[in-house]
Amino acid sequence: MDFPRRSSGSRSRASTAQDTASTLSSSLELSIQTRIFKIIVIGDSNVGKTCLTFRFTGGNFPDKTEATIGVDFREKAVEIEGETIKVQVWDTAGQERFRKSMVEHYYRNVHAVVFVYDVTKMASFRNLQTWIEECNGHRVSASVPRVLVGNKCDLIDQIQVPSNMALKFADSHNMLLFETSAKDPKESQNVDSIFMSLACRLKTQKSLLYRDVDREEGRVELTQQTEGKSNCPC
Ligand SMILES: Nc1nc2c(ncn2[C@@H]2O[C@H](COP(=O)(O)OP(=O)(O)OP(=O)(O)O)[C@@H](O)[C@H]2O)c(=O)[nH]1
Repeated sequence: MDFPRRSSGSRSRASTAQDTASTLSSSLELSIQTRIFKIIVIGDSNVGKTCLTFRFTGGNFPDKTEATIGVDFREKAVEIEGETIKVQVWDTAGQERFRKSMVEHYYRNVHAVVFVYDVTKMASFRNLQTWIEECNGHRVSASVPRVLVGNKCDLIDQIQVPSNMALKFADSHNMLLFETSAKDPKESQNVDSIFMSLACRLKTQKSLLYRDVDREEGRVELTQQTEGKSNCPC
């Protein structure tokens, strides 16, 4: 008489274990699907940070922009080697008065940094050193990839920053240089390459899994993957 009950109990335990395994497996899949790379875009006011992030995430150039206050987030899901990754772009304020209270948040858990200058404004190029120092001052690890972007290349007859000078600076800081234009639709692919090159690098090198619990504060590190051979298209 007891046997069927034990048997029934045992089936129930097995099924609970199966349910748990399947829940764990689907939440792990969910975590992998929602892996997020946080990329911050830094530089002087008016260099085109907002326009570059619009071009990458929305594929267009905004008719009108206003000075960013604090931070604006834009996200784009990209597929790399069969994995869907959310590239979360933090468009930061260039004006000191609009960034003061936010700076700590910009750099927290950052995965990659994009430094932007305006090729028609030498001052924005000279100020890069200050932006790099700010970044270093916020304990951003040297292993966090950084790239340099010279924007507004469509204004050909107003260029003040020669390519060789920018290249030398990029090399000395171990950064790739992209010279581009958020405005020129023909440059759209080049703008995409800025963020895609970082996403590819992060996917193969950083290899941390995050759960999309709380975008800003509550990132939960789940596990670490081993580095594999990349066949990343970038
Ligand atoms: N010609 C040209 N103008 C651009 C380009 N990118 C941005 N602009 C213009 O430059 C101005 C500033 O662009 P934003 O993207 O708002 O600059 P920002 O760096 O985000 O400025 P803050 O929010 O103050 O830090 C706007 O008038 C844009 O239309 C570009 O590639 N070419």
